[in-house]
Amino acid sequence: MSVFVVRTVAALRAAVAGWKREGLRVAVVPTMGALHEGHLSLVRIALERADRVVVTLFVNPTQFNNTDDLAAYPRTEPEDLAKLQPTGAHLLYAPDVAEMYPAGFSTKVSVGTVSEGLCGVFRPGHFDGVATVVVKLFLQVGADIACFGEKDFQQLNVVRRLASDFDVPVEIVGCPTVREPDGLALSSRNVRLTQEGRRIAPALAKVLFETAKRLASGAPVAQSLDEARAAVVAAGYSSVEYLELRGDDALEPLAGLEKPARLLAAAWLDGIRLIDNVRVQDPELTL
Ligand SMILES: Nc1ncnc2c1ncn2[C@@H]1O[C@H](COP(=O)(O)OP(=O)(O)OP(=O)(O)O)[C@@H](O)[C@H]1O
Ligand SMILES: CC(C)(CO)[C@@H](O)C(=O)[O-]
Ligand code: BAL
Repeated sequence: MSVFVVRTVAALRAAVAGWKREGLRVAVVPTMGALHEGHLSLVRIALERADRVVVTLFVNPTQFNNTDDLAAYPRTEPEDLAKLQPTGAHLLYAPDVAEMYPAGFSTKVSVGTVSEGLCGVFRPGHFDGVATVVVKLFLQVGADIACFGEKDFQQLNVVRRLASDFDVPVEIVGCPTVREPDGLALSSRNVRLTQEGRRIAPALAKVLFETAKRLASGAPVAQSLDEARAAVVAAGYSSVEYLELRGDDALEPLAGLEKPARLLAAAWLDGIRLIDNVRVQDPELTL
């Protein structure tokens, strides 16, 4: 069966209503396109947990705090559709900007606390844009479950918070980060790296995993984080926006390993902002 493409809320709702009448369980996988194996892994997890899978493709302008980043964001719908065909996904919902934000649109959803700090500091307004579009997608699709990647760990936490706060009847499923063999987390922005940048890029994951192991074996936190930031720059990144230790549940700042923790970082390479994170107590990767 081929993936059916819809571009309007009305067509989307008609398709989902038909499935619901048959008692089928529906999953949604929100994306901004330029699909890679990370996205496809979310689709596979969705297919394991639901009877019908809707993939959404919308490059959401309201979450880009940087107009150059929005302009440079890859748009590859025909290739995305070709990649989705063999997965068994059922529907691609690809609205245009006017369908999502018609004239007069003026509501904004803002999730407190968990949106603050980390990416929230460096991408002002970003999580308001994400929360607003994700609420819209939840209400438009009406899915039973929604899959989000741990690669965007703060976003996953923002989405969990808003689904809970707004009593959205959707189960949020966090899915593991898919990596290149050298450890680099797959990201749509990786295609913009130069050859030299691509060689340097895995250093971020490598430093995070090494630091996680050192912390887990008792190394001092503040010093280890300072050394980690320096190591990312020494590897060739132009700067580190943040590299922090946070609680694994609520992303609260942690001074030590008194509870499950996560290391999260954002750093710049080739004018591209890359993010990554690892669990501290049981980092799953050996590089
Ligand atoms: N490497 C990955 N492993 C698992 N999930 C991922 C990965 N990369 C992205 N995702 C998830 O796919 C969904 C859509 O993300 P998005 O379309 O922004 O892709 P992206 O690769 O994160 O792009 P970018 O980071 O350049 O914005 C999000 O839930 C995101 O967490
Ligand atoms: C969740 C999302 C699709 C909202 O635009 C986006 O932030 C993304 O691709 O991670
Ligand atoms: N991957 C999260 C979407 C963004 O970077 O804007």
